[in-house]
Amino acid sequence: MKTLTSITKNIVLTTKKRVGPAIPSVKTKKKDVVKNKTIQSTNKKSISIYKWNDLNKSINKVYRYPTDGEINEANYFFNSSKVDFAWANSDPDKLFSLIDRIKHPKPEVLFLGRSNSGKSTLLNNIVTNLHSNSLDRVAKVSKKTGFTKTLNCFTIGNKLNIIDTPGYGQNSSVDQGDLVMKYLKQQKALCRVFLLISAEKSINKWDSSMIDFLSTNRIAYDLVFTKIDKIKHLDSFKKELKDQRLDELPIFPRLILTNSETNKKCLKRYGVDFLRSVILESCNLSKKKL
Ligand SMILES: Nc1nc2c(ncn2[C@@H]2O[C@H](COP(=O)(O)OP(=O)(O)OP(=O)(O)O)[C@@H](O)[C@H]2O)c(=O)[nH]1
Ligand SMILES: [Mg+2]
Repeated sequence: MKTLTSITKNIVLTTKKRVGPAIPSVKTKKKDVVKNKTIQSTNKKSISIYKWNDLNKSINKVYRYPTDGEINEANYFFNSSKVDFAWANSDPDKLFSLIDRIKHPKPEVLFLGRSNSGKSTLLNNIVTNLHSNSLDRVAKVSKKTGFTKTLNCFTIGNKLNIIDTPGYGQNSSVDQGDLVMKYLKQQKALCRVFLLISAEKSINKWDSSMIDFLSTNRIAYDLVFTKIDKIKHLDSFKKELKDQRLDELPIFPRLILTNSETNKKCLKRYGVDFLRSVILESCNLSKKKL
């Protein structure tokens, strides 16, 4: 596997048809605790949640873990908040004139990542009540790589925005890439970017150049590993993480491990409460302000 430092830094971020931080493991209210002791997965051998929790703790040592109260607060907010579709846009001129007209913009976080890394699915998992039997499908999801074509903004509880973006890499376009880059540079209300990496695929040159872009432009970001249900061997995953030498990055991001509920085969969400809590913290929405 290539290390981040070994990958050239001046990769153009927008090409046609390219080929290709901290908190769970804390106790939550009994009703919010995932019932199964393993992450139900596409693998025959599931890795226990306790092992994932241990890994989460050990890779996020530089960050303070949220307290039970913070986790409960985040779960309460996302479980009870209404989700409103705010806008979808693929035209930078129209988008920025729309944004400029908003007098009091809401704090925002944005999901970024390669096509098919699970951005839209994770957004749905974040906004779906933990006690719900079915997933809210506010963002459209597909097996087809490069499915989301526009920037899509969702307002949660009238307090904060989550932006879903078109993926970069396979089946992406120059225009989509330009739009996302412009947005990242210009949106002042943007509080944090979550860069999604499919855990089974690990970081590639495009992710790496994106990390570079975020660092260079001083945009706060964390890395979110998705699809951990696809990991068969925890030790090899740990080794791969270590080999990436993420600790050599100028600012060490949180590494958030997640698993989304997608269908009947993959029923359990993991890391959602952690991510929810980081989203609230990033948007500076403390208890008093909610
Ligand atoms: N097993 C598993 N599959 C997942 C998970 N998250 C997403 N998927 C699947 O991955 C595929 C892509 O998911 P999307 O959410 O559409 O990915 P995306 O990043 O929004 O993709 P683009 O819109 O193309 O950029 C879908 O088939 C999802 O069901 C996960 O945690 N585990
Ligand atoms: Mg999508």
